[in-house]
Amino acid sequence: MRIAVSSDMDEPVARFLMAALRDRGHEVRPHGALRPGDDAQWAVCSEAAAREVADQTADQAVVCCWTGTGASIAANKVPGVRAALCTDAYTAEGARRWNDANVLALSLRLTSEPLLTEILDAWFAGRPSGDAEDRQNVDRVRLLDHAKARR
Ligand SMILES: O=C(CO)[C@H](O)[C@H](O)COP(=O)(O)O
Repeated sequence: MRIAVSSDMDEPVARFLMAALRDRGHEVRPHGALRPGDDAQWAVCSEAAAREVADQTADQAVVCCWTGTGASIAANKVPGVRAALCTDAYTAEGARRWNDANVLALSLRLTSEPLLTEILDAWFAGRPSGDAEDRQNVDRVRLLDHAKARR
């Protein structure tokens, strides 16, 4: 898969993330502090990575900041993006299964390399549920992308 990766800080765990994705055979598209000369403000680089998903130049994105909150907030402002802040493997698998999340948001502060490996295993193992109620919920979230235009 093509995976956009952003971080506002050039932290070892962000570098580990990119290496782990490449080891899994993914094409990594770096943003922010992970790309020389790029704007590394969390609001800017998280949006840029999320926009790659919306524009289909990437299949998924992983957005990182110290807490993970700013990155997830910014990514979720991009229509078509469902970013999930995941601090454990169960949440990551559930975000794919129940939320059809297409952007993984991570806290650089909380995510150790072993934990990140578990989170990535779960994220990539997760598949959107075929359950009707789950689909309705995701469809309802998709409608929110256009809510302002309808008001
Ligand atoms: O977690 C974050 C946003 O949610 C940022 O990574 C954090 O605010 C960065 O702080 P600074 O720019 O002072 O290094």
